[in-house]
Amino acid sequence: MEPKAIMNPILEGNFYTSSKKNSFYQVKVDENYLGLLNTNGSLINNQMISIRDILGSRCARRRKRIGENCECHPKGKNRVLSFLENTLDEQDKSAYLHIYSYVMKNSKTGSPQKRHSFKLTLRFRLFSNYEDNMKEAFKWRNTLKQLVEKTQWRNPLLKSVENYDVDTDKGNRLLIVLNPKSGPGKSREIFENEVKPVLMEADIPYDLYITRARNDARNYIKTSNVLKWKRGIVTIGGDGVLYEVVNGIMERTDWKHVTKSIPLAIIPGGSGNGLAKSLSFCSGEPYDHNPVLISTLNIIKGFPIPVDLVRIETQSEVAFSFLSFGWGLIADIDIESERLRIIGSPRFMIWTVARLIGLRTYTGRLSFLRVPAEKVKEVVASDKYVEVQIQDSYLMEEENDKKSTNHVDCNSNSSFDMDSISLDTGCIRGEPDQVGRTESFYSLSSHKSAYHSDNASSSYLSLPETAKKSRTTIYGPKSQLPSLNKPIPKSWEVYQGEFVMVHATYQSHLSGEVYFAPDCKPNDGIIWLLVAKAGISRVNLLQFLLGLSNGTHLRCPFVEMIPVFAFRLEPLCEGSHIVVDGEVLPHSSIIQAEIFPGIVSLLNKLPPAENATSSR
Ligand SMILES: Nc1ncnc2c1ncn2[C@@H]1O[C@H](COP(=O)(O)OP(=O)(O)OP(=O)(O)O)[C@@H](O)[C@H]1O
Repeated sequence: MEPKAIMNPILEGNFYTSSKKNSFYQVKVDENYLGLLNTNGSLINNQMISIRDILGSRCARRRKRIGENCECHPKGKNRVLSFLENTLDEQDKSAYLHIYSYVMKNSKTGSPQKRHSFKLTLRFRLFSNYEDNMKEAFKWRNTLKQLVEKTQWRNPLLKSVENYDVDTDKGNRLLIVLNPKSGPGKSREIFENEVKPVLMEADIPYDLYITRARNDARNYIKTSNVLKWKRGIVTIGGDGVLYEVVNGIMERTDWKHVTKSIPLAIIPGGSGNGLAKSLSFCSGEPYDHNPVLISTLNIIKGFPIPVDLVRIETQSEVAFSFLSFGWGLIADIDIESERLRIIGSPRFMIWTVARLIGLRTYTGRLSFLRVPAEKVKEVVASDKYVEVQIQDSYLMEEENDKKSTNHVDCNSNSSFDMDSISLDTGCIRGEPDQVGRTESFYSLSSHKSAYHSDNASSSYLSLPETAKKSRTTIYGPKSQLPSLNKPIPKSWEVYQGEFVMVHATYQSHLSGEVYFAPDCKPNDGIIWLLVAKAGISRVNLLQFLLGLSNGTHLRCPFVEMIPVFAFRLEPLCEGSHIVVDGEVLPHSSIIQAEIFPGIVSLLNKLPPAENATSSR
């Protein structure tokens, strides 16, 4: 509830606005709100902006406009609205303070709320000289900055950075990993036009890494000193580029320290964007209207929340997944519709129709450990959405982890029940993509380097040697399951026969449009396993799939949603793709998956109820 007035203001004053001539506002600021009181005859409009919705502010002096006091452009003629670069208006002694916020508004009566940019410009002209007006503007800016910072997350590990410099925020930077080939190939434009301006308003320093090939992000994360990006690692692209970042972390001996100290985040630029949608959905943010803005605000205004990872093991790979595992219909649609990548998300709908016409079934055996019904009820009912506490103690654990980690060569006959597994990946990993998107983004627009940095305070990094790698060692949490060559426990249930699909997810949405597991939360510790058996009619299947996209979730014969802790899939035929977070895994005749709750943290806005109590 917004307060009607600000009783104990920290700042207050009367201001002229630059947007309306001859009108002034009374502006008051307290710990929680900036209040704008517009005196307009007898009508008083109160407008409150939550400090949580303010990104930042900037002081400026007015610049001359072309056409003003300029002989070649007499007043009233040929007036142009742009400012003359670097030409300050010496006659105007005022100082200006621009305040950037993103406020929730109803566009039309009854329509859902949306976030809108609201820029307020205050003009300080109490004093006759510019310097004193600017001093006053700076006083406001600094106070606002402190208030805004109090509402934002700051990595507690920053205090352990040697010679930490508060002013330059050394160490408190973001790493942005951008895949220029994601979805319809618009990630770079998304960054330039939609993300960068918002980061600049919030004054957030960042380094930008643009990927050059498949697995480039993975190698970069594996080999870089990622601990210097204490604010977080953000991907711009589809779920596949974050998948590379997560698995790059799991290839590090200090994976535990990194996952506990550096939050991750995602800005949608791909075709599916299931994780970005799921995160904003669980915090109640109006994502669909402007997915990129909402996800960028999640990074600036968000707190690290724990997110589950699923450890997937095949005969040749171990991978960590945050979104989904698929075999059968949906996996096939995902991969086979690649050829329509250029059209964005409609590619899935078009391919769904094609695949329904030529419906295939696959033989296999599915075994799973079901989550007891009471446990599911308890998890669904609980509001399990807590902020991750990043602890200094993890700094100590790093060394111990290094000492205790086992390395296992998959060519040896050892059991896989270990903390890490070593796999020979042949020539695929670490080499440029062999299929499809091999031509470099830079061949179109730049011949320089994969690094790019724009913010004044952001660094320019030189091009590294591409990490050469012939072996992949995967660390991460230790498997609790029997090894692939051992039988599953008797308590597991088994389905054997013909399947249309087996599709597992651990987030609510598979994509922006597909609301797959309504009861799923990012950290519920449950794999939601959708099993569609052969026998289902095309009409029923179509109705079921349409239900997923409009959130109606029809009950359908031959289709079951089973909450499980772990499962084993044995495809007894070839043909279907095995897809993890949108990435294809090589065929394997046995695949095992198990969930690890809250293993990584992702920056996300807290839902409104928590917002009220978590100010710091
Ligand atoms: N510069 C690049 N050139 C070619 N492929 C790349 C490049 N950078 C990353 N990739 C690969 O592109 C693949 C797809 O990336 P991503 O998931 O970001 O997009 P998407 O598939 O369109 O999105 P979504 O997963 O949401 O459907 C990943 O496998 C990644 O390894």
